[in-house]
Amino acid sequence: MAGVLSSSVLSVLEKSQILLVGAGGIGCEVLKCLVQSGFKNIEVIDMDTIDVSNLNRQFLFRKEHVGKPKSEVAKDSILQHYPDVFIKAHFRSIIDSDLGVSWFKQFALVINALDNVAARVHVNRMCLAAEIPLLESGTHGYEGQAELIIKGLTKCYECEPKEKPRTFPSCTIRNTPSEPIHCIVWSKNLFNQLFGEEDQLGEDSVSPDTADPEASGGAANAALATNAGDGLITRKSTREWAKECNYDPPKLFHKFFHEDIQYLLSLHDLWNKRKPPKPLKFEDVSALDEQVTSNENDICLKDQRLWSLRENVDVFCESLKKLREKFISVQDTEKFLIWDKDDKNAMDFVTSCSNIRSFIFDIARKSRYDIKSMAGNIIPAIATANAMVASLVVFQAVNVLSGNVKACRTVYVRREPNHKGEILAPERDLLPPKPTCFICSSNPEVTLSVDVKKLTLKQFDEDVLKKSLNVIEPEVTLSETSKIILTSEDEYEDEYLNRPLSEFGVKEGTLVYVDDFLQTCKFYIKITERNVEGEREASLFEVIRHADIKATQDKDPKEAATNGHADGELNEDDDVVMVENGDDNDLQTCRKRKSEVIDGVPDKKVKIL
Ligand SMILES: Nc1ncnc2c1ncn2[C@@H]1O[C@H](COP(=O)(O)OP(=O)(O)OP(=O)(O)O)[C@@H](O)[C@H]1O
Ligand SMILES: [Zn+2]
Repeated sequence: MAGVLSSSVLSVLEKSQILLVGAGGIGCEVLKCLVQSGFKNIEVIDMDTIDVSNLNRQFLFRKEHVGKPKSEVAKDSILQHYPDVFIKAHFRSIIDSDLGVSWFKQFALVINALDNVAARVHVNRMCLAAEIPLLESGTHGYEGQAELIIKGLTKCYECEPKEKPRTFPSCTIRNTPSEPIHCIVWSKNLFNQLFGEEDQLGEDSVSPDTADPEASGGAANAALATNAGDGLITRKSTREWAKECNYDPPKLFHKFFHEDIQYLLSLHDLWNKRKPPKPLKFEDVSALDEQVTSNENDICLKDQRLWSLRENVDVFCESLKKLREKFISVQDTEKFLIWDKDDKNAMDFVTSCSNIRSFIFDIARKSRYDIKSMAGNIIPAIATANAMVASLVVFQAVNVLSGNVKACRTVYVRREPNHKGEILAPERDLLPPKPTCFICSSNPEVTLSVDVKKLTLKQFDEDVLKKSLNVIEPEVTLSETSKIILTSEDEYEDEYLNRPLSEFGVKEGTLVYVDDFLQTCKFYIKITERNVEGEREASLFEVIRHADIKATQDKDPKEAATNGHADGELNEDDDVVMVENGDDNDLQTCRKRKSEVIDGVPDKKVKIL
């Protein structure tokens, strides 16, 4: 960089201590660019080891490194080429509680090259508390972005609401699928129902939903009564029943693709405005089989072409047998199987079940390749997008440390040029903090709409504070009485934790003060009461961040067009990024029903914007 950067800037870069969080796709690129730009004092932290699937783009890693810590191998690879650089590697999580604000304060700048919201949120709060500039980066397929976060000067990572993962009403999945993804979600549920961790899904997550509000007027119960005698609707657990019939493929086929569909047909109201499904008999498959004729299919790999009905049924039988064997073999150890898109049999099972269900509901069938990416929620990681974002980040790092913060901008990497012909589209200015942000504003507050008679202190701690608000070590005080009802330092009896909030005096209008010691983040939660009588547990509470409300009101539609940023929002989890709308009809009629998240335990692999 000598000759490009002045010697005074170079000397600043040399002395500045940088923290790089994440040594994956973007992190490897950032580390290389930092060193090549003249940075000489870097700490890199990553909690993961190298996987074979990282090798195609995480170029600091080779086959022989598989299984070794990313941070350490990244350091060693760089040192081979640049021995005079000082790099310290940490093989651990950035969320570890001994890495407090004072630890962060030793750095001149932090760079995030992460792949999940929880870690990003944490580093955001730590950098705000330590008053250190943070460069946040992310890619999502061919797109990406790099942005600078400085307390009081720019938006923080949490100023904008995160996009929620795409969910589907349970009755759409169980009763009235209309898109391939509905059948894919159903098939993954079926896998879990048969082989997964018990109680992960409520029983019947794949069976017809008798409480579907659309099948009104007691039609469902009437149908249930009519069919019960035939044994069509079993009240036994699906797993128990499948075990009893030794996972016999024709028997399972008959239940899921004939009996259950016949039952659905008997819910006449469901089919007033929809095409009814056609129950399928195992023995009829060969007669119904169709040749897949398109030329395109002839030349494709088996993964990429559409399978005929017969092929799907054969794969169903074969994968079911293999999964049964594997399931039996793990009974003494793990006891259940975990769905994994990279497991051949699990993926074959989901592909075939999904296509058979699609055939029954007259929905377009998909190739195994397409189903894999939809079921795994995969957006491929693109090495060039990572490289572009990494170089933008390091460019901004140089600007920040050389005192040229005003030259920094959030820059979006676009797949197509925008109307100005830009692939790299910068914002016009640094984006100022949002006054409504519950993290970086001067009046940090969120609203919690909650059934205080039902939500227990334990649920408040785990679901509201830790899962929804990403707090790590909270102390909770009721403002009115200054009574501390929870601290992370104390151990509590279950009897105490299982009491509903109302028993602690929480009611409409209560202001709850939350102080997180690790993140040194403090905010108020304003309680508004909701009564969830008759509703499911999932809706015991709703967190309303002021930013959520404002963002939907304020959103400048031109912003996305100018920047080409997919939607200007961030995903709840990198791994779940489908954002299309569901079937409006179903959403309305099923509004009160439980929703199915695409995948309860998100698969890996998707980057964030
Ligand atoms: N809390 C955390 N502390 C430290 N490192 C983290 C933390 N969370 C995520 N990371 C690291 O951030 C990196 C993100 O890199 P990347 O997005 O390329 O993911 P990956 O797991 O390497 O690749 P892929 O998900 O595409 O298989 C990963 O190496 C991951 O281990
Ligand atoms: Zn903010």
